[in-house]
Amino acid sequence: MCLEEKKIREIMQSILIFLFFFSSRYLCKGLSRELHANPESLIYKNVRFTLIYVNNYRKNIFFQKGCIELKLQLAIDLVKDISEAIELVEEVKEYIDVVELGTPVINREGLQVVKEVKEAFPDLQVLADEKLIDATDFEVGQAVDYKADIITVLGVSEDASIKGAVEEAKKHGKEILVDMIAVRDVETRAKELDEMGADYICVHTGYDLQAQGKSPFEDLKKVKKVVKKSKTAIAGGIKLETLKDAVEQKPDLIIVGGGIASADNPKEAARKISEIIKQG
Ligand SMILES: O=C(CO)[C@H](O)[C@H](O)COP(=O)(O)O
Repeated sequence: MCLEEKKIREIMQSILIFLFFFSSRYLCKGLSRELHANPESLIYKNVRFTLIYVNNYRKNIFFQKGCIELKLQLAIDLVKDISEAIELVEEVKEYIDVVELGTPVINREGLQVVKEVKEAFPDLQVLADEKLIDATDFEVGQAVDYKADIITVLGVSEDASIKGAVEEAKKHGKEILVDMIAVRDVETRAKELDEMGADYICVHTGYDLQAQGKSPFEDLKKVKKVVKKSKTAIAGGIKLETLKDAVEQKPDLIIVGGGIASADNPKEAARKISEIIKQG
């Protein structure tokens, strides 16, 4: 096949694939809740197909197939010390994928709590919810020294801080979750964070806005519409009763704090939540 023919073939393939992605966006609305798509990425029955860019050109191979595993993260915020945190994880460990050491716990106990929980549960991923905003490369390095697998940085941070955190985490094979708490224009910022290489973009309604009756579900829709590479996460008052609203949108990570930790029976709450999440 001559060079011109090859080029024409590539262009035709690109057009076809673009049309497929473009139309799937509309199809998914009408046909099935199981199909979620945007022009670059399509999710069908927990399998993600991603349009691959090489040097900004769509190439011959258009799809990369990868299974999406919806993960459950337990946020530990209100325990009184490290041993209480470890007891709680022990109770629910079979139902969770990630343990979050929440900001209040880290503020009181320091990064030592991250290290002790990781040592006690080496098979779980451990997230340090430090909500970093400055000197992020240094801070991420420190958290990695204390065995954190994922570190949180605020979405309202300067771009330089986001990039510094992402770069430092990558050096160590760790991940950055960007917390969108207090971000006003979620859609625009999510697009930027996606381009800057954030591993997770997490929509989050904090305690102060939860108290005003707000929830993070609408923000997740906005973020899912624009992200191409980053994984998505959701946090903020998610409980058994509201879990469905999160699961339906197929984020990569669902974060539950009080919905498990403050339940009458945390183990049973974690079991039921995990069951619904695994069913997708
Ligand atoms: O980061 C947090 C608060 O800033 C919490 O960890 C997060 O909101 C999850 O907890 P909950 O499910 O109880 O809202």
